Amino acid sequence: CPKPLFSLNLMSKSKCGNVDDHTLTSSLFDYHRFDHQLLQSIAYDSLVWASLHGLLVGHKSIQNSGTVPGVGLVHAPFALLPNPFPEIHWKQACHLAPLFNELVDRVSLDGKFLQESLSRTKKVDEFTSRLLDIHSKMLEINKKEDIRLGLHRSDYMLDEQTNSLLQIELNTISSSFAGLSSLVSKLHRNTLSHYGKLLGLDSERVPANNSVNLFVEALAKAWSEYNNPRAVIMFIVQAVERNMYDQHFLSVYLRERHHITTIRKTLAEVDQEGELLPDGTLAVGGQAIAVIYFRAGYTPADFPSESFSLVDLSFLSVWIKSISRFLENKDDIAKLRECFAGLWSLDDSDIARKAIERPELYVMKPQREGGGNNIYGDAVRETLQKLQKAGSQEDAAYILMQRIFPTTSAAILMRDGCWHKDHAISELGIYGTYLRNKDKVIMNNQSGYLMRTKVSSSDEGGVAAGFAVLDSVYLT
Ligand SMILES: Nc1ncnc2c1ncn2[C@@H]1O[C@H](COP(=O)(O)OP(=O)(O)O)[C@@H](O)[C@H]1O
Ligand SMILES: N[C@H](CCC(=O)N[C@@H](CS)C(=O)NCCC(=O)O)C(=O)O
Ligand SMILES: [Mg+2]
Repeated sequence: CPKPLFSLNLMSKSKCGNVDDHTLTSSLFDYHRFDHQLLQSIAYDSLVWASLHGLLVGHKSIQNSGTVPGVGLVHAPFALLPNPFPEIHWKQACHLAPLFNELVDRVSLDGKFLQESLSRTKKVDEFTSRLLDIHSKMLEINKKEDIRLGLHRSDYMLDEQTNSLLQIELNTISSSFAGLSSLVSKLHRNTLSHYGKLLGLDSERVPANNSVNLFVEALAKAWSEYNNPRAVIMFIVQAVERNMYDQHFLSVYLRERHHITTIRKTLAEVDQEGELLPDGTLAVGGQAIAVIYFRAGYTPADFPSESFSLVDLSFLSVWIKSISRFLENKDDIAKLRECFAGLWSLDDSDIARKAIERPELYVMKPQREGGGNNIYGDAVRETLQKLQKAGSQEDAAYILMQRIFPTTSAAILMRDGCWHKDHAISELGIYGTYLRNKDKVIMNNQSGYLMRTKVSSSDEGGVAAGFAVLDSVYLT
């Protein structure tokens, strides 16, 4: 850190420099203007709060920090103060959650639509192809899951030029940070309850974030629908998981509040220990499985072999980016369409030409999740020209998306105990929980939020990927 952090008991406003009301209001969210000592004090108190409340991850430089709980802990990267976000767009994003939940369920039920929509991609993307093969095997044996649980997160950026809320992607598998994001909102409300007067900010403008509790309730409800008290909830996880505490909040609350046992297995372990019983149910290591909660399985590295028809993959395929329109209710479609950014497949030669001319206005996306997969700027032009020269079907492995340019804000980012003033842009994720048993929709809710903030110069995003920090929202 530039200077060692220390705790400072600020009583009088004068130490922080008087700012007249007009300046304060107009630059309320220019967090860089605050007095250095005040920021030091807030940073110190925030680090203490994060440590005491479990806003933690395993540190990448410490061995075992992703396998042994309690080893190599460091606070999760977070923004010191909440990101200003217009209330009108906040409400719009929250309202869209149940609509997207419904959309995902309908698309995932239409096997023919999924197979047809991805038939070109299937030819050139090995991972998508294998998922679709497993999916078509399930269709052949007519394997249906009566009880279907969706734990989604729809991510948005607010495009500055058009002032419109545009969807970045819809995550239908491994939507992470429901655990930690609740804590960041609590941290910011706590910070503003102590320092709000000095900062001119009101803690009540940070929406309470119930994501961890609502994910726990959805998982517990799905377990009870399965109606076998001896059955467990299986978390499918990666062998090394530095974000394990985000997952442990869910499993510990399931045990403490609902007396539900959870087990953690990698797909390789399921491959070894899994057994599909004659009645179509699954046992792993001899334990009956009621609910499978994927916190892995979104990337090829997670699949050690082919034998994964054990689990319902139809939801998996829905997270593939090029599928995003599928409802009959006109009003709902209009609301969904309103948040769609430009999205094109590459066989549209006109858009390929435009993107070669102005690559900075586009993002090129493969059918992958987990961060670090997108193509930006000149690399978009180079990749498109290479694909055109090859003249193969390769282009079906990608989609082109309109690049969104959010307003930058003067943020303060906390990482490894240090704070940095940066100009940043943010991405709002809204969680959705959806539970259905046969034709009965038991739950379809907006379930909290995740705000992520990254330096505006960074193309990629992602907290686990190391680009973004966890943030919350200050409604303006
Ligand atoms: N259309 C876009 N405009 C601007 N930034 C984008 C766009 N699409 C993605 N990004 C940036 O790239 C990051 C990763 O893209 P995303 O589609 O969310 O892939 P992933 O599934 O790997 O998270 C996002 O968090 C965001 O920071
Ligand atoms: N380590 C795995 C990470 C799982 C993961 O990457 N999930 C994607 C959606 S697929 C996601 O939600 N990305 C946003 C969080 C970020 O910014 O890092 C876990 O935590 O279970
Ligand atoms: Mg993403």
